[in-house]
Amino acid sequence: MDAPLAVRARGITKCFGEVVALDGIDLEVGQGRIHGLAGPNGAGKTTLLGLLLGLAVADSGRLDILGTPVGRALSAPEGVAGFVDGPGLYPSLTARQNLVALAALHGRDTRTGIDAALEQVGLTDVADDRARGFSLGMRQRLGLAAALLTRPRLLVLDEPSNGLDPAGKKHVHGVLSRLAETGTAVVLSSHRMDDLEALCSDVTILATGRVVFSGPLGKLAAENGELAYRIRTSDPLTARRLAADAPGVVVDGTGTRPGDEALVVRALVPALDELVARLVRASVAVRELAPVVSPLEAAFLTLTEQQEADR
Ligand SMILES: Nc1ncnc2c1ncn2[C@@H]1O[C@H](COP(=O)(O)OP(=O)(O)OP(=O)(O)O)[C@@H](O)[C@H]1O
Repeated sequence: MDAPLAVRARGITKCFGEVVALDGIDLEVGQGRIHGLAGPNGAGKTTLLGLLLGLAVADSGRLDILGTPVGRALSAPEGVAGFVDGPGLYPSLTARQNLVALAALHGRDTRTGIDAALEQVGLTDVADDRARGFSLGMRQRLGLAAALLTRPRLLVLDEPSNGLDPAGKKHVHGVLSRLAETGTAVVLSSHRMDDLEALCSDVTILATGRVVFSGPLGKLAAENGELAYRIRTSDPLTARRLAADAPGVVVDGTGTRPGDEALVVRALVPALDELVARLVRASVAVRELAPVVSPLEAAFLTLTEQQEADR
């Protein structure tokens, strides 16, 4: 039998008084997947993550977590860990004491796993420092360590990269990727499209409580239509001439940085493929080819512009 989905949501709605925070959400997250939630402020990301963590219940719809229907009681479904709005920590306790206390809350043997969890998130050196003095990034890492202690099969994180420096981010991305490799599903929200693209296999974009896209990142690129691409070649003049003649390609200009001779073109993927073939046939080496704005960012911007226009 197939393993159950980590998350299966159908027609989930959630209102706060007059405000419709979630308006018929469908979501599927497979085990071992890292699934990103993106969307403008107020789109419903935190509300949805809260439902997965059992911090609130949906008004209607069906939510199955790790194959089990979620009931009406406010409690974290078995096998789920994480946090929204920052991890709940005891400021006067050290990092280690926080984990001991949190493990005790979960009825776990407090002696095992704590050092490993601290090590995993890179907090071993400050294990005996009080959480009060921790930066936002360190608190995020400690919250992640607390979640890891419970050995979750679904990890739910709201903006886990907030406050992390580039090294911290890389470290946390590594932890999440390794967890996913062992079968744990991760659902996280972020306003950073580059983070989502670096980390996630799938993404759901929400806008005003509705799903506007859900699926693999590659599918988003395919659905995105024409994007602007930056092409750096061994022969900028010839590349520009070939691009101007290529069907379905619009030359947008050149790079914006001083001395940058990269060509910027707007095209659908097949037209871009044909341009690359023409460049290669003309012995022009393609040294760099990347979207000026990533597919996720482009989809996100289109969506927010649409939302502004609808207001
Ligand atoms: N406890 C609450 N009481 C009243 N309204 C709420 C509550 N929680 C969320 N909302 C409203 O529900 C909508 C969705 O909010 P939510 O926090 O889920 O969005 P979000 O996508 O996480 O936003 P952000 O990116 O700003 O964190 C918003 O209009 C918000 O004002």
